[in-house]
Amino acid sequence: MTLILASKSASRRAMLDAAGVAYEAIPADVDERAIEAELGNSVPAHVALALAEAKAIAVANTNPGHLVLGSDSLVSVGGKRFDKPVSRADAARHLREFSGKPMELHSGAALARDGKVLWSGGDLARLHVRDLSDGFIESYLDAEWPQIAGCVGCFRIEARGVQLFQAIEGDQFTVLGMPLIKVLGALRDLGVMQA
Ligand SMILES: Nc1nc2c(ncn2[C@H]2C[C@H](O)[C@@H](COP(=O)(O)OP(=O)(O)OP(=O)(O)O)O2)c(=O)[nH]1
Repeated sequence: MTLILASKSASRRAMLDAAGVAYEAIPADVDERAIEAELGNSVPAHVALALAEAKAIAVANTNPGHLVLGSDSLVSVGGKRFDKPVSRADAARHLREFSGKPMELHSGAALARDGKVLWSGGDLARLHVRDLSDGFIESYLDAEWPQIAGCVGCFRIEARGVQLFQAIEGDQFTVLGMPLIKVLGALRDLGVMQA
């Protein structure tokens, strides 16, 4: 049976396409804010994993017998979590808060079938945001809004997002939105992909 990707994310689809993974994409209908509220002050890595598992379980519940992959990414700067920007002004506010600080990008993934999580895993990337002038922020948003509206951290690393950083530590796929290398390992372990 074909793997299902429980996601509307173009970045996640692009990663699986490039890696040669066959899948069908079915967005997960989960209330991420409600799940985050239930988790309270859980550490960001745990929240990303929990959201990835919730997405995988939600789609597995309506697709019996299918293996379902869910994923989630969130950003933490100065101990504060940031979701995707809801407007250009929101993105500008985020970028001003990120300026000059280290950004932690937590990305989690989970595989589920028939209501059971069979695997989950996560990864952390650290992106060091350089000092961002107000003038740079506005010109960056002139070029990148609304394309970054669906991107946690207000950036597309493969586009002008790279201009935000003076250094990046971590796996490129984690930065793009999913710990792909760990996901591929799990798919091989589960016999979905050739070992
Ligand atoms: N193109 C691009 N997208 C990125 C980058 N970094 C993060 N993202 C995207 C991947 C995800 O679509 C999004 C993270 O938000 P979420 O984890 O909430 O996923 P989203 O709601 O987009 O989709 P999903 O919940 O999987 O249906 O940010 C990047 O550097 N480039």
